[in-house]
Amino acid sequence: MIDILKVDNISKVYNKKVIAVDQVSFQVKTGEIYGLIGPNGSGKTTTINMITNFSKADTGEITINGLKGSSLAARSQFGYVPDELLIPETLTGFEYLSFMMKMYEVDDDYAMKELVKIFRIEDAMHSLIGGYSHGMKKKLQFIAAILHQPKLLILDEPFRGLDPEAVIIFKKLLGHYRAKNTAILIATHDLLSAQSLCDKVGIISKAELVEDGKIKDLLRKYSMNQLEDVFMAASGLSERGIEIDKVIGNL
Ligand SMILES: Nc1ncnc2c1ncn2[C@@H]1O[C@H](COP(=O)(O)OP(=O)(O)OP(=O)(O)O)[C@@H](O)[C@H]1O
Repeated sequence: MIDILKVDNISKVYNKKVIAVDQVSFQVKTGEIYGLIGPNGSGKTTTINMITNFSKADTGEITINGLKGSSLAARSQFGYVPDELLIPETLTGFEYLSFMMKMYEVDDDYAMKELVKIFRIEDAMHSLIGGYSHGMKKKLQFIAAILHQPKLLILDEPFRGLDPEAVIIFKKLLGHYRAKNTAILIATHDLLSAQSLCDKVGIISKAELVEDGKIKDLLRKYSMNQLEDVFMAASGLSERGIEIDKVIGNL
């Protein structure tokens, strides 16, 4: 297994005062699903934005499949499904996917046609994206992200807004692409899914990566059975959890 994504000591400060990401380093290898988990505002999306080059890191280096993260060549190495779905609402789903195929120079439309059917959005393919639900847009963006068979797949909150069948299909597809040696990075608050799906997790708390490792090793380290409990302990939230239980008990 080789490192497809290498994140080395990246930092980001907003407006010279908000430290959003502080010297974060981790790697995602071929055939590995890496979950980036952390409380609201801990720095997950900022980290992903630096990897996808939407935002420039103040310090550190990012390498994607051996290429400098900020290079144009690195862009074709990954597929990205953001949480905030920024897709052109004035195109139809078919026009959007056809455009993405042209952009990535993909000639074979088999995957596009079959995934549209699997996700049950074929009836909407000739309607404007502006009329799609959040889940339909996410399905469309997922298809667009994997059309060119990227080495690295990056998903920010992939399961949010999806119906249960779509979540099951997403997970199957992620397992399929992992088996085909794709490196997969997921940022999620869904810790049950992260525990069942990911090989490794990074726990980010207050801009710092406080844990990074295989889930089974982290469960052993904290003597816990659930990733949720490791997350609470590593993020320094366990005591607060006890306080919250007390408050709820008194309601
Ligand atoms: N464009 C911005 N300008 C100023 N501050 C920002 C900006 N984007 C994010 N931040 C701040 O950076 C910190 C990290 O935010 P980020 O969105 O990366 O967190 P997150 O872990 O993705 O949160 P969530 O789980 O709520 O999506 C927060 O304090 C946030 O307020």
